[in-house]
Amino acid sequence: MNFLVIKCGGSVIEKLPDSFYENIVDIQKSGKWLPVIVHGGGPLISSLLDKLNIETTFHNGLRVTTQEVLDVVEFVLNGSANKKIVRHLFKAGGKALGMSGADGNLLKAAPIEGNGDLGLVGKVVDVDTELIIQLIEQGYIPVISPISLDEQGQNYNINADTAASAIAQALKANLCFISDIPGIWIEEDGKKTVLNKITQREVAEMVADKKIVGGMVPKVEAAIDSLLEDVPEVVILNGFDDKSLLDYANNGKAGTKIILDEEVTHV
Ligand SMILES: Nc1ncnc2c1ncn2[C@@H]1O[C@H](COP(=O)(O)OP(=O)(O)O)[C@@H](O)[C@H]1O
Ligand SMILES: CC(=O)N[C@@H](CCC(=O)OP(=O)(O)O)C(=O)O
Repeated sequence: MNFLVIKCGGSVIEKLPDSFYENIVDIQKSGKWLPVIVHGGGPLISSLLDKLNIETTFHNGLRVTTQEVLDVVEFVLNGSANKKIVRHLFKAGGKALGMSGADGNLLKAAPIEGNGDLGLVGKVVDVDTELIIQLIEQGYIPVISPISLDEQGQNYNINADTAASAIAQALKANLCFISDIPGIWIEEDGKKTVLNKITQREVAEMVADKKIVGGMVPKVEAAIDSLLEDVPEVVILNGFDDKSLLDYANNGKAGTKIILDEEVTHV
C-alpha cells in the first residue's frame, strides 16, 4: 500500500485554499496514494496563549510546555485545528476522521530525553498502524493531531513534524511537509534561492550555521530521521501553491527533496 503522510503546518492551516483539500480527496479517490493527514497549529496556539496572557518560548523550534501551556495546546490542536481540516475535507467530498494521538491509543508517547527545560514535550514511541489501516480501508482520511499519552496517561505536546515522521516511519509512507515557504532556501547577498534537493550533510551544516532556524529545525530533523528509518521520500511543499501537492502526487515534483548522503551518488 502506498501511504502518503501529508503534514499540514499551522503556518498554512488557516490559509489553505479549498482546492488543496479537493486535491487530497482526488488523490485518495485515484487510489494511487492512501493519504494520512497529520497537522500542527503553532501560530494558532501562540495567538491564543497571547490572548490569555500566558508567556510562551521556544527552544530549537520546540515550545517550552508547562501543564498550563499544554491545556491550551491541546485545546487548539484537538479542537479548532483538527476540526477545521475535517470540515474542509467534508466540503471537498471526502470522508475524514479527526483524532488525536491519544484517541484509541493511536500514538504512544514518552518524554524526550534531557527535556528538563522543555517540560511536557514528548516524542512518539509507538504507532498503532492497524488502526490507521482499518480507517483507510473504511474509506476515511485520518486527520491526526499529535497530542499523545504515555503509559501513565500523562499527555504530551509533540511537535507535529516529529509525529508525522513517526507515523511515516511506521507506515513506510512517503512524507510531505506542507508549509508556508516554497522549500528550503539559502540566502546570499539578500537573495533567497530555493533548493530543489538538500542532503543530510548540507542540512547539518545549515543548522549549525544558523541558516536553518526556528520551526524548520524540527522539520529537517524529522525528515532525516524518517529517511534513516526507510521512509522512501521526504519533501517540503508550498501550501500556497495549490498545485504543489497534486504535482508531487502525480509526478514526484517537489519544492525541496531531502536526501541521505549515500543517495547523492544515485541521483
Ligand atoms: N533555510 C530556511 N528555508 C526556508 N524556511 C526557513 C529556513 N529557516 C527557517 N525557516 C522558517 O521555517 C518556517 C517553517 O517552519 P514552521 O514555522 O514551523 O512552519 P509549519 O507551521 O508549516 O510547520 C518558515 O516560515 C521559515 O520562516
Ligand atoms: C513541542 C512543540 O513545539 N509542539 C508544537 C505543536 C504544534 C506544531 O508542531 O505546529 P506546527 O506544525 O505549526 O509547527 C507547538 O506547541 O507549537
